[in-house]
Amino acid sequence: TEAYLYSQSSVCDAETIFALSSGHGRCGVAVVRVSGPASSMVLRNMAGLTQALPPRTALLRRITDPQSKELLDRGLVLWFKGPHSFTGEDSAEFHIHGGPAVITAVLQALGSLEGVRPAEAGEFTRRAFHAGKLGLTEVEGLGDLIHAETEAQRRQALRQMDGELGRLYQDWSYRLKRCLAHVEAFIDFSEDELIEDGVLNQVDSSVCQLETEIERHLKDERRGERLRTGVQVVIAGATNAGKSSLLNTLCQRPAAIVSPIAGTTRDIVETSLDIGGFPVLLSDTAGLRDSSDSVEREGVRRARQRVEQADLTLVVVDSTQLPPDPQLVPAFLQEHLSTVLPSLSPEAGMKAASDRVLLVLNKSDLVPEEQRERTEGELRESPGLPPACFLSCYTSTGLEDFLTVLQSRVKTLCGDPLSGAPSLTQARHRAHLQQSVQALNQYHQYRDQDLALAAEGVRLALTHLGRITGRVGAEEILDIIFRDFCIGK
Ligand SMILES: Nc1nc2c(ncn2[C@@H]2O[C@H](COP(=O)(O)OP(=O)(O)OP(=O)(O)O)[C@@H](O)[C@H]2O)c(=O)[nH]1
Repeated sequence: TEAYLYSQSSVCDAETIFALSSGHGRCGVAVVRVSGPASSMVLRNMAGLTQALPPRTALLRRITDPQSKELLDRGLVLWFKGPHSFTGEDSAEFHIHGGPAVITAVLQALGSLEGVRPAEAGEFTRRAFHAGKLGLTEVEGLGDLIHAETEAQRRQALRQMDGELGRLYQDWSYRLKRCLAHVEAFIDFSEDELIEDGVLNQVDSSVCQLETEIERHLKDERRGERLRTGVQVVIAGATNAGKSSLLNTLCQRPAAIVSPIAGTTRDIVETSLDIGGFPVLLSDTAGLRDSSDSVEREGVRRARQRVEQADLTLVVVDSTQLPPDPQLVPAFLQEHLSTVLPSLSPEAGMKAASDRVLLVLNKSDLVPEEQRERTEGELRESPGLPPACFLSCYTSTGLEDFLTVLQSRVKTLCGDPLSGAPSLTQARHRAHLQQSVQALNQYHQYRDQDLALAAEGVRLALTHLGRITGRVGAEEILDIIFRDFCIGK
């Protein structure tokens, strides 16, 4: 059945695999990993180790070609006796010099040994999973850790790899298994009066409690997923407001063309940034205006589409265009938002606008200081508007304050990877959890009519959870039946 799909097995591949585990390119030290039953033979043939090796101890050895006995390098070798290794199998590591010719020679020598072959992508981790060393969520955490580019991503990935998310899902699975065990026992044995009254009521409340917890976990506004993939921040606004200048200021290089000609940017220019440890995918878009030019019109269409999908939009306004009377500025900005980006205007949903928009009042170097200060005062008094920051991309005045606001917004969008319950990090998990909740609805729906169908709902919910963690086995359900009810005693 599907429940067995990912059940753990102690699959021990007969083949021994090897691969360069450190990155490619010239480096001081490269690590070549070997895993499988022939690992000790590899060490014997290539590092001359004939005696039983102390596991997990680095030994400096001459590394030689197994056939010609030619010296390939001098390096460290390590031995891991299964099951105390990453893959759970006998494994070895060669820490060699990182020159391309050394690496090639060692890999070729390994490939010449019988029963030893190059590993396929992810094969070491796959073996670790089959050996029960890692659950699926931990495998995913490991993948994320390898790809993490920012501090917050590293923290979230490490937490997941350490098994926190897996344990949360395992806990839900365990509780669901209990529910299922109790319902099934009720179906099978209630007529013989071996089951106490109230068992089903307990199941009802456990199922409700689980639903609440899963739904709370789902209602995270995609913070963990966003942290994993990067916050989508879009720069939008009228032509010539300084959008490309803002992109270049934020990424500290001339990524987008800046010119005094209105309508310079026509397509989307993307760059990725690390804002205070959080990953951001920043896009510059075409200036929003009506145009008879079909290419520019397409650019504007793409810009609007990007804004719709964005987590956060930086609406850039040329502050020389603001009304000189500071009192008129809030109304002007409100009007400006509803004309350039109707979907983000405060009327379209005040909460949505203030959460999803930051107003950047650019070219502040061209506005007299006194007028700027009075305008800032007015804006502080206008709670209906999204936060607004004066900035000059020319002089960088106001940049620090703007970055502080941006960073805090990005942080809110990603959540703190270290506090609270572990975050939902993958769309795959979300889909299974949603299906799990739906399946639990089936339990309530059939609870009073057809208990077998109700139990099926719980079983389905369990299968979906099992697909996240990769660990579902029907034997465990039987274990609970016997432990909790002592049937046949
Ligand atoms: N004085 C001043 N000029 C600026 C500032 N930022 C941008 N500019 C100028 O404003 C003009 C337009 O800048 P861009 O960054 O190309 O503006 P844009 O919004 O990307 O323009 P489009 O591509 O037409 O949509 C250029 O001449 C810039 O040099 C600023 O902070 N101060």
